[in-house]
Amino acid sequence: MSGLMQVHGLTRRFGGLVAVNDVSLELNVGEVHAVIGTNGAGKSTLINMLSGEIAPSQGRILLAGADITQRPQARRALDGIGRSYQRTTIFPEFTARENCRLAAQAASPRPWAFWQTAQACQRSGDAADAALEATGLSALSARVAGTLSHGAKRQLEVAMCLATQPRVLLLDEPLAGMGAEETERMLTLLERLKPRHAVLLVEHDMDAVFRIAERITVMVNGSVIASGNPHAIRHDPQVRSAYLGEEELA
Ligand SMILES: Nc1ncnc2c1ncn2[C@@H]1O[C@H](COP(=O)(O)OP(=O)(O)OP(=O)(O)O)[C@@H](O)[C@H]1O
Repeated sequence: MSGLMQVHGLTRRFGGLVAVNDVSLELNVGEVHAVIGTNGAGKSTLINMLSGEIAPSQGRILLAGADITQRPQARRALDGIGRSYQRTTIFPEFTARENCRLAAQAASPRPWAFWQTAQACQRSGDAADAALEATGLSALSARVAGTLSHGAKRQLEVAMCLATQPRVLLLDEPLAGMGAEETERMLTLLERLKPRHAVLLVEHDMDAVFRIAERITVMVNGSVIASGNPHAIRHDPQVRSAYLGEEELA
């Protein structure tokens, strides 16, 4: 395997429950790798292990060939792993730009070095502006985040993630609760981000997944039952019977 991020035999137990069981996958720059599965399949637990929020019980995570399994979350953010959450993590009373700037600052090597203000401020401000530009939110940068539409808030989540200048994007259900138009906007954004990022996408919207992903991994009860390109997954008999409704794939 030669992906930017490689995951080997990742397992996480919660007491007697094996939430993630011996999962291996890789993320490549230029690709969206979608992870799908029913509720409780282990998708969020997998993302949490990749971002460093929870430790694996077993297995290894490599980033550009370096073993980062033991690195804490803050260090992984510095190493270029960014993530968005199912629940929103926006500060609603701050502007869109302030939210991005704070995200950039939090991911900088010395966020506590407030005496280095001027230079650090300039850097995080530039990163915020670039992230807002990339997500098409520049026109809304001065808006108080709490007043944005649901779709714009989810885009802002991605912008906050981009402000940390990641190489790997871990996106947990970025399309949740979105209408058709907002979904289209987000998919266009993901297409734009693809060439320079390795993207892991956990998403329940199957139409979106099959449209945007180069590779799809299907999890059931913590284990991978299939992994391949959308065509292979669509026609995999085990996937059809275990997870996806026949009519959904027709
Ligand atoms: N901190 C925890 N302690 C105990 N069990 C947990 C914990 N986190 C997750 N689980 C369990 O691990 C399993 C996998 O959960 P996880 O949230 O990763 O699934 P998921 O695929 O993301 O589900 P969903 O699509 O509903 O978000 C579930 O049975 C869940 O109850």
